[in-house]
Amino acid sequence: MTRRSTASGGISRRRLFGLGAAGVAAVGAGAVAGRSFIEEPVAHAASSSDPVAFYGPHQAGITTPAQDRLHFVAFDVITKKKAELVELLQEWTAAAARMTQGKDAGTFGAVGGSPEAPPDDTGEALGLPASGLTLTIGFGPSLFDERFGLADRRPPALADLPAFPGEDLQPEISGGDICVQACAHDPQVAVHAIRNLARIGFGKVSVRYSQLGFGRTSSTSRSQATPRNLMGFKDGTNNLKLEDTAMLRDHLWAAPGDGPAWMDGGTYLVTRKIRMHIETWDRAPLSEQEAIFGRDKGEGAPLTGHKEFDAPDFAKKGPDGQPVIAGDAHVRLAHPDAHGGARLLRRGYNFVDGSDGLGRLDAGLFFIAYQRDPRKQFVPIQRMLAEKDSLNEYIKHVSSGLFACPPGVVDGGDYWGRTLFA
Ligand SMILES: C=CC1=C(C)c2cc3[nH]c(cc4nc(cc5[nH]c(cc1n2)c(C)c5CCC(=O)O)C(CCC(=O)O)=C4C)c(C)c3C=C
Ligand SMILES: [Fe+2]
Repeated sequence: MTRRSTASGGISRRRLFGLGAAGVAAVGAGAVAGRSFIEEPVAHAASSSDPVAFYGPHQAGITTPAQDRLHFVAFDVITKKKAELVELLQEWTAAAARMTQGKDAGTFGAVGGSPEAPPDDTGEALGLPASGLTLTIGFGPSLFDERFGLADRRPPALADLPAFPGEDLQPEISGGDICVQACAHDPQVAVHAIRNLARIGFGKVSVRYSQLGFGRTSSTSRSQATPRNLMGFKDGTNNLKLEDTAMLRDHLWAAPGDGPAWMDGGTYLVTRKIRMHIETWDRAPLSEQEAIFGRDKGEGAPLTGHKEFDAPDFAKKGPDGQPVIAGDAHVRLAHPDAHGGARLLRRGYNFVDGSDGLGRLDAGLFFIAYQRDPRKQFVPIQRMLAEKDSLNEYIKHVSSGLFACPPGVVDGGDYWGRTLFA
């Protein structure tokens, strides 16, 4: 299933909904455009080259089993005209619907248009399959300033994050009016998607910062093995997962009554670029590394258990009378038991951005977490981690982002952010 330009620009039903041919036959032609069909999309690719459904009640790229690669971008909106911003969101949505199904960004494509005009696709993904590409949009607090008359539509849950002890945030790689998270199994496909959105947005938005990531550091489905972060530990063991339907309802999706209705079915995204002092970490003894996380490095089991998914026993004491999982261990401090049951859906990626000129790799974790209300989830968890976590000796938070991710695009007449702007 490779991308090519089509004269009509039409997307086949099979591709549009991420269904195999058998799936289309099973639901029947009459159901294709119906809302009941849209509410139950087959949202997840069967193989790493397949497309993921773009349309649905929630945006893809959140509970979608985490793909291997990330290209995250934050844009500043530079147009002052609301109508131009809405038009851009409509153009972006059409391009996103196409690219996520393995098509060129525009209807003429990289090589199908007039030789006298710039192509409506940049071309570097020609011949590549959809590769599980998902594109997920979010709106930052700054979009709700005086420019577009949106101040009274800002959700209370999109309250600015407080300052946390020890962070060293760089403004030029923090914030942003709009973010787009592109995840795919092929980095060229993820980069192609972001590049084309930036191209389409020329004169209306400008790239504030972007971040590449690899080796997803979280599993977001029980069908996935837990990957490892650059400290060598399994990351994502006790994560909210696609299969946890009731917990996703309670901890992930904004519900009617939570805030403004335009966010119903949406969620809130917190990003943190966290630099790791990996050279120092690599000189720490294994026992110290394991004590810091409260899990063993090989299996990923809690220090009180044997297998990865054993529940940690925070009350258990060792022969020395001390807790086996230390009071300042990462998993103790981040565990829902320490926060009245609060959970996050973590979806981070490793990064290595070259070296820092001081003989060290510029490496770490681009932390990504989705949640129903950051004031009740990310903020209290991070406050406790920032104050007490023994991991702090080896990490530094250098960037921060907060975004309201609207509900999904339901069909071809809908667009990213319609519920906010309509
Ligand atoms: C504020 C939220 C969190 C930040 C920031 C964070 C940074 C961070 N985490 C790791 C590595 C691991 N984290 C693990 C578990 C874990 N982490 C958070 C939250 C934040 N982490 C939560 C909510 C949890 C789950 C705790 C639990 O319920 O047990 C683990 C253990 C394996 C797992 O369950 O995922 C690791 C390993 C790094 C390296 C890091 C910053 C660089
Ligand atoms: Fe963590």
